[in-house]
Amino acid sequence: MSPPAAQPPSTIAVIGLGSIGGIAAGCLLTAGLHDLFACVRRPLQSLTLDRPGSSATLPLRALTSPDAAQPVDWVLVCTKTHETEAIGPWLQRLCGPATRVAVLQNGLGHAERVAPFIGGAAVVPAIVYYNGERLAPDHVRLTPVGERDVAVSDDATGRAFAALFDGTPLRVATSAEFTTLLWRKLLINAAANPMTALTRQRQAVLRRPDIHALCLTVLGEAVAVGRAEGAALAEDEAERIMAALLTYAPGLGTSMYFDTLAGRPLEADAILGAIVAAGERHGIPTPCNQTLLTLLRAISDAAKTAG
Ligand SMILES: NC(=O)C1=CN([C@@H]2O[C@H](COP(=O)(O)OP(=O)(O)OC[C@H]3O[C@@H](n4cnc5c(N)ncnc54)[C@H](OP(=O)(O)O)[C@@H]3O)[C@@H](O)[C@H]2O)C=CC1
Ligand SMILES: CC(C)(CO)C(=O)C(=O)O
Repeated sequence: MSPPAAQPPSTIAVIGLGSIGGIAAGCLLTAGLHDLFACVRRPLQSLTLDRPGSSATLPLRALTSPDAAQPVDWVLVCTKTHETEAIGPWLQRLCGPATRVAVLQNGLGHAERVAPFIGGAAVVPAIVYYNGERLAPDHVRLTPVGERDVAVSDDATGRAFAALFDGTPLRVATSAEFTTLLWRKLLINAAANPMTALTRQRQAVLRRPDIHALCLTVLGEAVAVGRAEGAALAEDEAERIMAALLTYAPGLGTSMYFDTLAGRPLEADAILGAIVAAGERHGIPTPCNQTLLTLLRAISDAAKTAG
């Protein structure tokens, strides 16, 4: 971990204190270098962050109404993609001309999703690699996966976002190959998320030969689409993605698995829908991705109706 950089404290608002937002907030609070609050639907006084080898309960400032919010230096958007519109009132209150908005979500089009709500604020799309599990509304568990926890573009706002996490347990890397990384992460999600959600099993299910073979078919289609979108994906990218997934502990869940168990809407369109839509733009068939999308949409729509 690098030593804290000499930087003035920033004001940071975290919207969406679930698995990913809870961990980002918990890591920033652990370092204690910035002035952070969470934007939540139910009041919370503290946040417990478990990470390998430690657990800490940290005092937390939380606002429950956008009316109480003022413009801040940084907003971290950590809701599900389909919840972005619902947090519009928070974004409108928190964003001023100097605010920067980091979007920590899966899928593509991070900047386009928040654009209607943030005026002229700059956006930092962020790829999240760490695995998060919410154990209770005020308790999250971080499991690091791979050599970095978050990746952002190697530009001025990307570097400023990375600097916010200097001195925290989260490893934020900048990359000049952001489109390729974005697609590689989408590929990870296209395999892991539907399989765990549809089978209602944690990532151990990816070790079954039949599921592994199905993942390779889904990924083969998606790799062709990603290349057409400008990602520099290898000939054996599908196999590489599966090899990477098999390094994850079998007991880890996925965000879509937890949403399925909880009867919540799913990020089906953000993940498989993004691949199918890009395939249509390029005239590349994606029948397996389309099949998974149809099944997941049916589950997701039923959850919306029930909720
Ligand atoms: N979990 C993981 O391991 C990973 C997830 N991701 C991605 O990160 C993003 C976030 O996922 P994750 O953290 O798992 O999701 P969670 O469902 O755990 O958390 C979402 C949070 O958003 C909050 N929220 C939703 N709507 C509102 C609202 N209107 N106002 C205030 N808060 C709101 C929810 O609050 P409430 O508690 O009130 O429902 C919840 O705390 C997703 O795009 C996911 O795909 C990426 C990498 C790994
Ligand atoms: C990488 C993975 C599958 C879990 O960390 C994820 O991004 C998710 O759960 O959405």
